[in-house]
Amino acid sequence: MLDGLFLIQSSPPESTSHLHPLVTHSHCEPSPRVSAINPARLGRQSTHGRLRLLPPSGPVGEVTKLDKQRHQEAEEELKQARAKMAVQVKVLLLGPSDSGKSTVLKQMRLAHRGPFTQPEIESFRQRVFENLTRGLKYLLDALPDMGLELPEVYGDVYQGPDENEGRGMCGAGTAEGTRPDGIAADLALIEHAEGIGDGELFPMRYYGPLARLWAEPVVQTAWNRGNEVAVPENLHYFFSDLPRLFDVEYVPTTQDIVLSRTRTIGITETSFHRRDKEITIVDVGGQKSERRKWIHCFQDVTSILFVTSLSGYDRCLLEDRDANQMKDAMMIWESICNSQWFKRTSIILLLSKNDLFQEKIKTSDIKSFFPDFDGEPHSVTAGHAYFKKRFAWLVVNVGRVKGREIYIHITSVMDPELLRVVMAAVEE
Ligand SMILES: Nc1nc2c(ncn2[C@@H]2O[C@H](COP(=O)(O)OP(=O)(O)OP(=O)(O)O)[C@@H](O)[C@H]2O)c(=O)[nH]1
Ligand SMILES: [Mg+2]
Repeated sequence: MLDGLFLIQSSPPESTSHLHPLVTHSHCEPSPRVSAINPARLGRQSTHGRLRLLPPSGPVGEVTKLDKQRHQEAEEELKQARAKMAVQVKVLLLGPSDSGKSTVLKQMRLAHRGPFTQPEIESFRQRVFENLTRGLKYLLDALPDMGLELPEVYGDVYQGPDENEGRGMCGAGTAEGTRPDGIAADLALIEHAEGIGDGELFPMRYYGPLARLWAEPVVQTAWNRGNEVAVPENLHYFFSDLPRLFDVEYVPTTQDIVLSRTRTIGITETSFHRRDKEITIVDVGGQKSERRKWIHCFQDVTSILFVTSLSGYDRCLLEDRDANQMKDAMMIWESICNSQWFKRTSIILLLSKNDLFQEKIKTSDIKSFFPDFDGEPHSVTAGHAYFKKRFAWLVVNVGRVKGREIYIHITSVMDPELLRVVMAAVEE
């Protein structure tokens, strides 16, 4: 049942838990507190993950001056290590792919380190271009699976952008790309689109094809059925603003940055300092193939921020079109909340993308995907209540350490409340 998540079921190494700060090493991210301590200097050596006392320096049974000195040094290092751990907070972002984990991290990055730097902004600018070309290509490739087919010629060929639009409008570049080449040439360009390099403007030859293909009625139909094939949800945001993006002066806004999409592969750690605490946020990839790596971050977690998208209730997974995003999230949530690893860890559930949820519920009935939903079909409040209840039900309270709570919040990326909730989690 837990495809890709089997490792989570394994128990934490309880028998050696008191030794963790001394001897364990995460496969991917050795924690700073691990590398800060040298077991040998503590008068111990690590053998296959177990500690062995060093032999006394004098005759057997006699405690020499050197032994006492070693002991004192070890005590001192342990004291320092404990003090350091007290001010270190490790927050683990978990949840399915596309739920908004890295977006939460971007928001935290903004709040704690100030505006994005020039190189970061440049990298996001390149990412926005890729979001356009790859997002459209993904949608076009999915057409046959949706039983849709593009016409051989555009229906309304030149009612889209012409040479007076795009960069031409801004007085720079040429109108290249807005020529009436026909649909086949446009498709070929998008099919083989490459990224742009540092400082390279969005190539104008893409402007027309992107705008024309996006406006094509078949593509619009596919976009409106994007939930069936997991089309990136913010494509519309970028496509509705092409002239601004192709402007020679274009610099991504904060909104462009948080709404752009980059799938996380592997595990990333980002640290911030806040009120004498060192906060490390661990972000993981949520796709099924990534989930088996999660276990490498399970040690010494202070809080878990479990992110799942409210708008996923009618969407499939990118990696599995037969699976429902929300049901998949519930399955992972259940195993995380009831895992032995996190008996003492506070867990916060962020039901994200509320902005998209509020829009989609107007036309997409929850009952079609969750037959036991008996609230008003297009009521945002009924939808919220239903999903909160469903997630809460999945948490088994038996065996839970007293006082360990699970919190549920509804958020969206542009909502300042998101940061407040996240900070509360971190500062607990
Ligand atoms: N409109 C809207 N978009 C959001 C919101 N939260 C996240 N997104 C977008 O959803 C997409 C996926 O978000 P990510 O943060 O990359 O998702 P993830 O959980 O890190 O995904 P993986 O790295 O694959 O595990 C991005 O384009 C985000 O901008 C939200 O509240 N509203
Ligand atoms: Mg991510």
